[in-house]
Amino acid sequence: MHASSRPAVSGAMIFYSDFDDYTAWRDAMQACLPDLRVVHANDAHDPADIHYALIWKAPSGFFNRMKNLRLIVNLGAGVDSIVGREDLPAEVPITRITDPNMARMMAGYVLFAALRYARDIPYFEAAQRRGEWAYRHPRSPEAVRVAVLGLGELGAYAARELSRQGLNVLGWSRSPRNIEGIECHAGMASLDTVLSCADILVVMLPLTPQTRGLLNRERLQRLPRGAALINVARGALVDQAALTDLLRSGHLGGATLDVFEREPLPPGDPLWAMENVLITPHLASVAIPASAAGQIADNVLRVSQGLPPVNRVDAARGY
Ligand SMILES: O=CC(=O)O
Repeated sequence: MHASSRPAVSGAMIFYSDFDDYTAWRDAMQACLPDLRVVHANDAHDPADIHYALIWKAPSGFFNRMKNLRLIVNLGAGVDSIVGREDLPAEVPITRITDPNMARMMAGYVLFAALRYARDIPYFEAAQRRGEWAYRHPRSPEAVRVAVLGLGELGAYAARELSRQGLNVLGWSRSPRNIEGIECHAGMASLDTVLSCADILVVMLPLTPQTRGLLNRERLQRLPRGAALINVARGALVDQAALTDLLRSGHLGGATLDVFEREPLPPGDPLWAMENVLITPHLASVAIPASAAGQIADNVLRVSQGLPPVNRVDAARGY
């Protein structure tokens, strides 16, 4: 089914996000479904009229009185902030965005961060601050081992892009994956081995009860001395205090962090002042209205015709 067939859509869509642009999403949705009414959660509306929710981190109790809700769309790739909620209406399907453009945006960030380490750019940045012409012979890309933890849509895309650069890429995931050009490992038994050979570790796992705190002190210590860590997934996957200690002691050479245990990262957190840490405010990849609205519109049409939506989240599995 495609949105352009435009059967009538019942009810309205409610929008909530502190980070995404409401008018851009409303316009993108209405470009696909001109008869869809879209309301911002802060604007006057009748909860019984809401059939679809397009949300990112909506406050608790958000769904109260939405008796006719049929679809919840998580405005992002990671669903950890929604699947564990206790105020979710039973039976209402939750979907997430799986958008190649979002995967490409994420891969761009990961490539930038990994190549920055592979090409020793932090070393040259520091030398420049000292006004020093500090020649260091470049390593060949295949001499640099990059381990990508998490080979879902975003992780697999990033792993392929890293491999296209000639880097020596290993992948690790919970269940076995097969990706051309990538040495794929699966299951807890192989995690330590993967960690122990990673010059650069890229964290792209979903946050679930199984993965929370996965990169604890002991596992971080398995990384070779001087390794760099890139976390574009969720802060709670990594023991941040241990990470900070290991960056301070020099066991870890550097970190590029887009996500943190607490966001925003509190002022005064030691990570802010560390020369070997690059911090960005959780934006490695964001949902893009023009490219994701079509799949959301298709799901709106599907559920309004009694069909199951695609890209449904498995709440029990957590992603
Ligand atoms: O963190 C962002 C997302 O999950 O989309």
